[in-house]
Formats: sequence, C-alpha cells, structure tokens
Amino acid sequence: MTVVVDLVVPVKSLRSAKTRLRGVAGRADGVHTELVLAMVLDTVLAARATARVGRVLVVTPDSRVNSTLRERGFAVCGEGPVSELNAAYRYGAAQLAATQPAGPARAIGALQADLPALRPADLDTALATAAEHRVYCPDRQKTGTTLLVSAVGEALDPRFGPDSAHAHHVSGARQLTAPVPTLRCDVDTAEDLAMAAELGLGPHTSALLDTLTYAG
Ligand SMILES: Nc1nc2c(ncn2[C@@H]2O[C@H](COP(=O)(O)OP(=O)(O)OP(=O)(O)O)[C@@H](O)[C@H]2O)c(=O)[nH]1
Ligand SMILES: C=C(OP(=O)(O)O)C(=O)O
Repeated sequence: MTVVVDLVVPVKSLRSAKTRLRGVAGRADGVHTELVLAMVLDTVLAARATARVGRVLVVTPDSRVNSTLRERGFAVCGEGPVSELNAAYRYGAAQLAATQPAGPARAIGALQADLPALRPADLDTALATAAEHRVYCPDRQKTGTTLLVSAVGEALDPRFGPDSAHAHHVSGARQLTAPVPTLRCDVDTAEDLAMAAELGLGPHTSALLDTLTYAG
C-alpha cells in the first residue's frame, strides 16, 4: 500500500532559534536569522518535492517565517495555546486531521526544520516504510530524531527533545535503518553545518553562505 504522509514542520521564533549556531555565519546583524530561515526553506522545499508527501503544514509564532512560507504557497499556522516543540507538533497534527481531504487515510509525519541538505529521495525512502507502524529516523549522532511518522489513522505521539531517539524507541516506534544521510543531518552546530555542506546544501543555504564568503 502506498501511503500519503502529511507533514508538520514546527519553526521557532527566528530570534531565539539555533542558539548553538549563533556566530557561525558571521557576526553581522541579521545574518543568523537569514541562515535559520534559509535552512527552513531548503527543508520544506525538499519536503514538498517528495513523492509521498501530501500536505506540508508549518507551525510557527514567527511573522517573517509565516509570510515567507505563505508567499511560496505553504500552509502556515500559529502555535496554539502552548509554545513548546511537542505541543506544536500535536497542534499541527490536529489541524491536519481536522482538514483531511477525502480519500484514503493518511499518516502524519513530524519533520524537523533544520535539514538544509535534505533530498526528496531520502525522505521518500523513509516515508515508504510508513503504513502499519509508527517509525522514527534518528539523527546522525543517533541521539535526536529528525522524522517521526505515525501509523495510518493513529496518533503521532511526538517525544522530541533531549535523547528523543531513545524516547521514541521506548514509546514503541520502530527505528528507520535505511541509508538516508541527508535526512539524518540536522544542523545544530558548526560541525553539523560542515557535514551538511559535504552532503550538498539546498539552494537557499548554499547561496547565503556563498554571499557571506564573497563579502569576507
Ligand atoms: N514552533 C516551534 N518550533 C520549535 C520549538 N522548539 C524548537 N522548534 C523547532 O524545532 C526544530 C528543532 O529544534 P532544535 O534543534 O532544538 O532547535 P533550536 O531550539 O532552535 O536550537 P538550539 O537553540 O541550538 O537548541 C527547529 O527547527 C526549531 O525551530 C517551539 O517551541 N515551537
Ligand atoms: C529536539 C530535537 O532536536 P535537536 O536534537 O536537534 O535539538 C530532537 O532531536 O528531538
């Protein structure tokens, strides 16, 4: 059975996002924000280009993220009553469930927004395993989680945060073992960004870093 997966992608306020990356792209005002936004864009554009992906819903309190993504045709909503990552996933999943188009039941996927090297082929490989079981994709360090997909018609039950790979495992989700390096490469630190650059950054992040290099 081929399953369509609707994705929830939460994005924090740009000002407070990615503190561990601060300064990596330079000290100039606004550069950090531009880098975070470029990574979000590369992530969601790759997600939208993935065959098994149905809808993509971005959950964010940030007005710039909201307007930038709406301009590109993405669905965007606010965070709901609680400002916290798992709450944002649950809120987005509820919005998607409440507005599900007619047709076969879909799975819900929770995708992190910091995957600037993401390739649609890797995401599609991961989503191909979804249907009967809830599955999670550990990050490259094997401690965090970059993607969690519900079983069709069942709850997402997101447990993102420190050691989320373990938390997803003990909550009964199956670990994805497929070689999907661009889906595993979330970017929290300068070292992660270098690793993502080796895999091949998406066009927004790549263009921004090139501009900064030429600007010295
Ligand atoms: N909407 C929403 N998104 C969040 C929240 N917390 C984290 N995110 C998003 O979830 C993704 C993964 O979060 P982290 O890797 O912990 O990112 P971060 O908190 O920005 O990074 P650090 O400050 O370095 O810990 C990022 O794309 C964040 O923007 C939240 O409270 N609300
Ligand atoms: C919140 C998470 O992201 P990170 O480890 O990148 O902070 C997670 O992996 O559950």
